[in-house]
Amino acid sequence: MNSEIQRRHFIKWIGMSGLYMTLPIAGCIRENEASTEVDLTSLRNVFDVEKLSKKEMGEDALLYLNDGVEDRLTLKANVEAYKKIQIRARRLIDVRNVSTGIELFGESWDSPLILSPVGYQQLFHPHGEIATAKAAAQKKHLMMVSSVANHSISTIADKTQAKLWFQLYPTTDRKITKHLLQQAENSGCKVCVLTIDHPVLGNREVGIPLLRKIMSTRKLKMGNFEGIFPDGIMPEGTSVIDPSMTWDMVGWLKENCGMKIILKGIVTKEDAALAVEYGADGIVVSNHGGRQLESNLGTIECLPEVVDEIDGRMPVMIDGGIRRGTDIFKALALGATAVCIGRPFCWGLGALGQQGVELVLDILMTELKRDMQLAGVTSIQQITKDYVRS
Ligand SMILES: Cc1cc2nc3c(=O)[nH]c(=O)nc-3n(C[C@H](O)[C@H](O)[C@H](O)COP(=O)(O)O)c2cc1C
Ligand SMILES: CC(C)CC(=O)C(=O)O
Repeated sequence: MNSEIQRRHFIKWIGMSGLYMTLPIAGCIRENEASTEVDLTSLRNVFDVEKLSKKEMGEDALLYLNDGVEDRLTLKANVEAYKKIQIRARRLIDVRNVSTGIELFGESWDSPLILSPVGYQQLFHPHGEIATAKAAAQKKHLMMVSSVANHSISTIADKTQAKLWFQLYPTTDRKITKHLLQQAENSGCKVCVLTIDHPVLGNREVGIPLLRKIMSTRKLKMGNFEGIFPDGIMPEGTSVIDPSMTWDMVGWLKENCGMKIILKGIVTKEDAALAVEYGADGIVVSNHGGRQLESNLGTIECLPEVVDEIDGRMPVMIDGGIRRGTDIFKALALGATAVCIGRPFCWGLGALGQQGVELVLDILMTELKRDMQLAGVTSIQQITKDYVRS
């Protein structure tokens, strides 16, 4: 696709996406999600889907999606760290029947793969979070809905069958925070994922100026805030980023909502211990996909110390850099209860809408299942640290 067509796609997508919130969705570039020109069998892995997303998405949206901070050291570490771990396979095991099911907070899930919270998904496709949630429901994966989603969690819950957890950026005004929590609970959400790696915005030299440009010229609506501010746009002086937040927030959340509280962004055993002390119910080992602090370890390198500290007292999830079934396998082997992906499902969304998200989920689950068979395990519970060497 040449750059002129790309530019037109971008403008059309932005125009139809609700960033201009009064414009109808009808007439968006892809009425039925799938591009007839794409042979789906040519998309063999998430990198093929990423390549397609580069053709289909506008340049600005791509930069926002794929951006990291400064010299991209954390971003690269997340991906590279998986390559330093090898799998130890066992032989002569009947692997005709493989189960990928797990349990989380007493509920059974068909898959250990979860969709991480990603904001502003209408930048990537006009149907945004609705397309993602439909795909998650269709393929039976849990989806975490961002505070800064373009569609509110209540709209997503109304329009789809997806199982949703709510990711909270608490905002600087606790009245607004309470409204967000109520909205999530009223939508049937049982878990609140508090993001704690975001006291200030990371130094995203490319993506954030672009986002600001888009926000200032097009009014980027945040669906969850529509119930508070008529057009979903926060007034000057209120921010989703609260640099004053401390560990007391866990107790405050417990007093102000009935949801379980998961902390997303823990990368050390010290903070894992504090998570227990302050009463959190779960952890996501995360560095925000390399979009916050530079020079972090890859998240998979942080996982063992967190898992050791937690010692089975709560679920420990992980995200950052997961691109293959073998990455999922390695994270599970090192003690993750479940794993989450961000950019890969957005590449699917940008490339092919709902169908693209489904494709990415299918690719990763097919890889995981085959990797389990090749390694000689038939259930997620059997994948222990004996199956990896780093
Ligand atoms: C475009 C984009 C937007 C994101 N928005 C949010 C967000 O609103 N809230 C949040 O907690 N994390 C957000 N994240 C971080 C993801 O939840 C996740 O931690 C990260 O993408 C995982 O790394 P991966 O992209 O390598 O899979 C965002 C990530 C991306 C790429
Ligand atoms: C800028 C934030 C509000 C959204 C986010 O978390 C991200 O872009 O990584």
